[in-house]
Amino acid sequence: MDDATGRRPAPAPEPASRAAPVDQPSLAWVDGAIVAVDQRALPGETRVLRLTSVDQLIAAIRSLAIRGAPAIGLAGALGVALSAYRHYTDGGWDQAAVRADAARLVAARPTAVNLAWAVRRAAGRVAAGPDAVLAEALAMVEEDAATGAAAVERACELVLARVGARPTRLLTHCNTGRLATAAVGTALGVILELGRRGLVREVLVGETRPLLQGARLTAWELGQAGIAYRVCVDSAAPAAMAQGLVDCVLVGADRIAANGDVANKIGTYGLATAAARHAIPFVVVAPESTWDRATADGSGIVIEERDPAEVTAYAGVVTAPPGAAAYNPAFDVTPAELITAIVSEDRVFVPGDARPPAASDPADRERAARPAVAPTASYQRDGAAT
Ligand SMILES: CSC[C@H]1O[C@H](OP(=O)(O)O)[C@H](O)[C@@H]1O
Repeated sequence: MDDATGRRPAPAPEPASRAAPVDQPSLAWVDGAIVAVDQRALPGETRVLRLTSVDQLIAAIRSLAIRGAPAIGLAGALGVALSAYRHYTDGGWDQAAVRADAARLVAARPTAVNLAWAVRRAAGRVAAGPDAVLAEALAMVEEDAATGAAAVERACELVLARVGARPTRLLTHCNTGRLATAAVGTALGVILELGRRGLVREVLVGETRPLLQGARLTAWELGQAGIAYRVCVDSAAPAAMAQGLVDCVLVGADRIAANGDVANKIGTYGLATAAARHAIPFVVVAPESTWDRATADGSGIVIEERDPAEVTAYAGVVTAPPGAAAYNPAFDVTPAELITAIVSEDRVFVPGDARPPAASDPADRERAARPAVAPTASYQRDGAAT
């Protein structure tokens, strides 16, 4: 995608990278740079990237080196701070350049509303200078950790109420743990907490084609926690439900429309359909910042289309015939009526029980003022959604 001036940006210089301890935070601000776990390298290698430019950060978000709706939001906010310090010199302060960088960060991945919300919140402090922008971004990192813990607690209560306080068989999709957030995770955070209480009999982990966030990342986090799990191909999940192997499905979200329709990793809609068929609770866990009340329902959510090569090859091995075309949406939309409950740090939203929660904070009011976005995004070969 060309930048704000219409020029195609020069490729970002490769960021520095180094090995890191297993419990390395997914994201941090260290000595004027963003230090992030490179999620593409897991589980084989725990490697961190040191990102010093907005271009490097955009490349990391688009390649899913940094991924997970809350995590990319926090990365975007820290990216505004990177830009602010870059454009703050003794000679003056180019706020317009920072705002242009913020717009490029928002466009890096279109579906997760957390990215747009967090970048806009950080950019709202630009006039106060780089230190204020960084302080706002770091405040969001702290808030994510606190809200994550509150949502996990609330969701544990709901799951135990639904399935009983006994060791439970859970199914989850993609990765929604500490790697995808600042600290606690969302759906996987719930699973890890239930595991700490001895209430997980087994977790079925959908591998999550094509980038295998489940098989690579969720399995890695569950293994570290000593929780029993099995990886399964995505298409085996409905059969597992039919076999009685699943008591509850727990997933995250990238954007929740005002009526409770949920955009999440591709494959989520099929899981919800199968769960409804087998009367299995289907629970979404996501922070309030994932709600987008400016978008009335799922038809207004932009679905990121990614490179077909992610489907026709893996890890450099071509699996489809040369030139094969592929359909590669990164997300799908699950209608609210298929969802048992959506749990955040503030509330449990049960579709059909009540009107969507009213916009309660400035971010919601700001979003409510924006027109809904186009319902789809088309894919360009350079990895940019248009
Ligand atoms: C708490 S992560 C939320 C959400 O983000 C993931 O998408 P991606 O791996 O493409 O960044 C996935 O949809 C998770 O459920």
